[in-house]
Amino acid sequence: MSSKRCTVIGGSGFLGRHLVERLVDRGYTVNVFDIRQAYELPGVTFHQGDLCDKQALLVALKDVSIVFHCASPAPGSDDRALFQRVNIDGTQTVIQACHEAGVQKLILTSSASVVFEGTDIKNGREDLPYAKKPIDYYTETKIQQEKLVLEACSKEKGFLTVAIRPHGIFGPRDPQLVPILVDTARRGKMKFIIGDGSNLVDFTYVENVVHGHILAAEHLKADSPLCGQAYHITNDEPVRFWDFMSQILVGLGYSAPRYHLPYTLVYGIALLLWLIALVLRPLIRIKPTFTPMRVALAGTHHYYSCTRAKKDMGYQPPVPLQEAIVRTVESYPHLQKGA
Ligand SMILES: NC(=O)C1=CN([C@@H]2O[C@H](COP(=O)(O)OP(=O)(O)OC[C@H]3O[C@@H](n4cnc5c(N)ncnc54)[C@H](OP(=O)(O)O)[C@@H]3O)[C@@H](O)[C@H]2O)C=CC1
Ligand SMILES: CC(C)=CCC[C@@H](C)[C@H]1CC[C@H]2C3=C(CC[C@]12C)[C@@]1(C)CCC(=O)C[C@@H]1CC3
Repeated sequence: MSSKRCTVIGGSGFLGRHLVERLVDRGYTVNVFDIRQAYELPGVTFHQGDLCDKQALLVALKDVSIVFHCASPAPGSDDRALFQRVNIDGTQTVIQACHEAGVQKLILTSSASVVFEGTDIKNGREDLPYAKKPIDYYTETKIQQEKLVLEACSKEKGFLTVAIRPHGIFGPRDPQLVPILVDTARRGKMKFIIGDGSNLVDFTYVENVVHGHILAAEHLKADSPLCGQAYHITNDEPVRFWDFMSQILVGLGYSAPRYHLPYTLVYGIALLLWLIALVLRPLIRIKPTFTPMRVALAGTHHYYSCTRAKKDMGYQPPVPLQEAIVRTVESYPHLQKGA
């Protein structure tokens, strides 16, 4: 079996598609397994299906040595059952299918948020404990998912696993960060800075995240330190959350936020709105812009050390932050003010 045959589960998504494109450039033969087919690419075979369906997965894993698992429901969803079914039960199914198909390596896209509880993290390393009170269902199930994948690593069985923990992925075609930001600005709600605006955060350019995944796949061997480990992959250039947001906004022709609001006040309001939405859910579905999770992300420090990835797999982010911001802004001409 060729070591360059792989399947990308979630390969139609934002990160997955960038990963597929890079793998093809590097001479890999790529299968995509996804619930939807979003594009066509020469040399890539698409398999449409739900990752909870083992029989469908087995077809996409035939004769493959590496599996990248980067499928997940969108973090903004509040559907607990969906997160449980896809991130936990589905990941168990992925592991079983890998065993049955004779796959040798599984690279999971986890998230640095598995250790985030809504309070400051400065230069956090991978040995921080998992969040005891995960901030939402997404994080809760990403923790369980990561544990399942790392515990499945077995040199004896010839099945090696590793988890990549990116943070704040952004770049061309991202359906979350820039579109949410622009939508908020267009509704006139991007006027306020939560807290004093000095909180540092990692935002990671999508190509750097892809680079981390491919390095992990290529360095994952029975005698390497990567087996069963998690790795932070970031741009390694923490930036003030509000400076980053302002640069994107100004680049697209919108005004940067100027007025400060106290963090505890905004967090309290977000919590109240979340509770009201929960109580009213049987009658009406409300999706507030200011969720407690978003306020915590916008108002605390959360940046992570990638020393372990540098040491074990020679990781260095290929695209620096400023260059990444320019490329991202240029990729959204349709979101420019007045477009
Ligand atoms: N974006 C970010 O900032 C970060 C992302 N991550 C992780 O990176 C990974 C990729 O994220 P991202 O690219 O942003 O997400 P996307 O939503 O863009 O991509 C995920 C893909 O998986 C598909 N999918 C969802 N459920 C299933 C299923 N049951 N079976 C098969 N395919 C399915 C989605 O389809 P559909 O769109 O139809 O649901 C989508 O095509 C995720 O695991 C996420 O947790 C980690 C840290 C930060
Ligand atoms: C670093 C990291 C994990 C980023 C993830 C991306 C999203 C969570 C952000 C993308 C746009 C952001 C945003 C807000 C919070 C965080 C995001 C959703 C606000 C809701 C924060 C409060 C505001 O004043 C409006 C912001 C709109 C954009």
